[in-house]
Amino acid sequence: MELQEIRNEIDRLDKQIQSLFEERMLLCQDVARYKKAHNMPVFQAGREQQILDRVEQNAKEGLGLASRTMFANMMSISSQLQQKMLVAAEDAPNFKTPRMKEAVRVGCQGTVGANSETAAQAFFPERHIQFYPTFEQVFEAVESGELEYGVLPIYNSTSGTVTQTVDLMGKYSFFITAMNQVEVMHCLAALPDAKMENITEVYSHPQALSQCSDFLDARSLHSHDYSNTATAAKMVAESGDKTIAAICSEDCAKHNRLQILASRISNVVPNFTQFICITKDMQVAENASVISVMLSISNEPGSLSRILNKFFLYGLDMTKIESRPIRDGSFDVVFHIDFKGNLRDRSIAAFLNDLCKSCRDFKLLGNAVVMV
Ligand SMILES: O=C(O)C(=O)C[C@]1(C(=O)O)C=C[C@@H](O)C=C1
Repeated sequence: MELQEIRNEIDRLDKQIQSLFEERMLLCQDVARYKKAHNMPVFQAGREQQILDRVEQNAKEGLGLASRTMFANMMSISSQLQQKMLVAAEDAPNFKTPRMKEAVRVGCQGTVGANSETAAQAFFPERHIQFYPTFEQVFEAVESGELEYGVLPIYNSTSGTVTQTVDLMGKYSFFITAMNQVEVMHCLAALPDAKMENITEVYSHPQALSQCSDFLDARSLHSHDYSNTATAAKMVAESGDKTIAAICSEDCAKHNRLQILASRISNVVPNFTQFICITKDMQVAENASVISVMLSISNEPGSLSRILNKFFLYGLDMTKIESRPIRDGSFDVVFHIDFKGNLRDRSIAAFLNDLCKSCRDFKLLGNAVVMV
């Protein structure tokens, strides 16, 4: 057969497939009406399994998996249409809005001069910021209600995810209401009479050390982890030791009366850190635009592709996907995903309803307003 003849044949079959597909989708809408009347969930794992097994069994040789995949996708599409139908009939979701302007008990990790303080001041201008020694204590303070809002770093444009924050997200109950970003301008700071050639040891937060690794390696400086940039600067200021230096912001160096031996020493300039503002209960601003979720899926072929396909089916713009170890000794991971949207939007509600059913574990982390 000539190519054109084969293509004509494909076109003829496509017409039939499209018409059958649309007929099937109309039936699925009838199913959705039935489910609504009988208060049944859209997703029916048993029924899907039955269809997929049958399709694979009946397939021509070598086409079992291909047929199974096509039907799995078709059922994802039908679930999406049903979800949208059901949610469209419901009242628009109602949420509390954030009250950041009136908040008094706000806090972050670190001390005066830390980048977290700059971020917290940007969220809460002229408010007293309460400091905590660790990220975990900030989560604890928000969960217990000691803080109305807590501010934590989450992502750096040079070194990526702040894993200490992200790895605590499964453990605490909180909701991300806002995000902002701070330009991190690292400098090398030492005692006023110290000399660059005598410096051998450098102290800072591990994230800051990794962001300045080129500078440190080129000068064979030994790096030492410290709880944060501001406490490292304070320790250098109080040490009396002219062979040590800290990596911190220029403001922090000045605050501790340190001498700046080198400015803007990050591997990549400019260098930004993104911060999140968390609260205990669900608060969604009218203009919140980034939704964050955390989920795990079963370890079987196609499970991740099914999740990703849902974003495509609902027309959603995924802005971040990252995996982190579950940390139970296995090699299983949890996915952190950000996408654009507002929880008040009914199609987002439909999407989340649909998405969580396909996950082993699912947690909605927040819906943030992006403040720049
Ligand atoms: O049979 C149902 O309950 C349907 O909603 C139809 C259908 C399908 O497309 O075949 C869709 C979603 C369910 O998870 C199972 C099957």
